[in-house]
Amino acid sequence: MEEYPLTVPSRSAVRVRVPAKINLHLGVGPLRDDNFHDLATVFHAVSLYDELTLECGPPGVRLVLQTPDDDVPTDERNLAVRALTVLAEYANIEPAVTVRLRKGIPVAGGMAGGSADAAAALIAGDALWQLATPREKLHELAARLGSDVPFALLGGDALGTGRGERLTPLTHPYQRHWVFVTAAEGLSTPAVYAESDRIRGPVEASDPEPVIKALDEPDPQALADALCNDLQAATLALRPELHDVIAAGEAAGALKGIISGSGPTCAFLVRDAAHAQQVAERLNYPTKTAHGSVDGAQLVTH
Ligand SMILES: C[C@@](CO)(OP(=O)(O)O)[C@H](O)COP(=O)(O)OP(=O)(O)OC[C@H]1O[C@@H](n2ccc(N)nc2=O)[C@H](O)[C@@H]1O
Ligand SMILES: Nc1ncnc2c1ncn2[C@@H]1O[C@H](COP(=O)(O)OP(=O)(O)O)[C@@H](O)[C@H]1O
Repeated sequence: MEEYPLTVPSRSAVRVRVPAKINLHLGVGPLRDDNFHDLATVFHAVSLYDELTLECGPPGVRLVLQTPDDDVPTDERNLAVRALTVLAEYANIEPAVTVRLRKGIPVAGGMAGGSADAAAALIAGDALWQLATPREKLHELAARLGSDVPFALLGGDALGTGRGERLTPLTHPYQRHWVFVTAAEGLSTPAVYAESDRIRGPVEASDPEPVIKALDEPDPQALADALCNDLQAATLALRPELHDVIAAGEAAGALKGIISGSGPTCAFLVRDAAHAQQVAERLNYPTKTAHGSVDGAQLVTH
């Protein structure tokens, strides 16, 4: 009788694509004892992507950044490296892997690019090492890596509570279209939360219900009217020039402009893809266009 190996050999390479997020609603409650804030947020995954390729390599986790950027660490501070280390520990294996990372998500822009890469690394590592980790376990590891990481696994639209890691999917049939104005220099998320505490004091999170209702409306104007970000005042206090960016986007015809998460990216809701093109062309700022919602971190098979 033929003998089969007890362990399944790992795949030689895998590729994962992962989207950015914005917060259609970002309700921020008071500071908790663990130094996080309770949130009531509506996440929305948009079609700006990072791509991460994993290949078997020398012992350890090595990261090669294919889109050079001084603000993205390539050592163990990189969330993709951290995620693979955490996954390997859970699976009780010694990692030997090279990660190639191509960034399409603005860095430190309030679009959760680092979190996206952590989620992508969990999916990619799970596939490379053929672990078949249960979805709930991946979610738990994701939440350990950062508050926004579970949503990058899930994608779509979701209500986020707790510190953002407790997710309830929201389903609806409509695609939304966006123009983003990106900034050359990012903002620190903890600095924005701290500024928000200073400005707002210990207040309750604003109610996400109007955005949840508006998601079921076909007219994007209903969603535009409901968009809300409790961190926006803090971001604008730290970057007053973003007032002009939001005004310029709305003057260019966008239905509504809002700071994306902690910023400094500004997100403009528009009617459709053609309108996105028109608004982007009228703006004298660097822009990207995208639609949402889209799936979370996915293996790319071709
Ligand atoms: C603000 C949001 C909105 O979705 O994202 P960004 O816009 O920065 O991408 C998130 O809350 C960012 O989530 P994430 O970037 O994953 O945060 P973590 O790594 O978990 O925490 C970084 C720091 O942010 C602050 N933090 C984060 C989440 C939360 N609910 N309360 C907080 O106060 C804390 O100061 C924490 O030390
Ligand atoms: N894979 C990664 N991509 C981008 N930034 C990363 C990554 N890993 C760690 N970082 C660090 O996280 C910081 C926040 O980046 P990012 O997640 O893009 O922004 P935000 O928290 O605003 O959504 C960066 O300034 C960088 O120092």
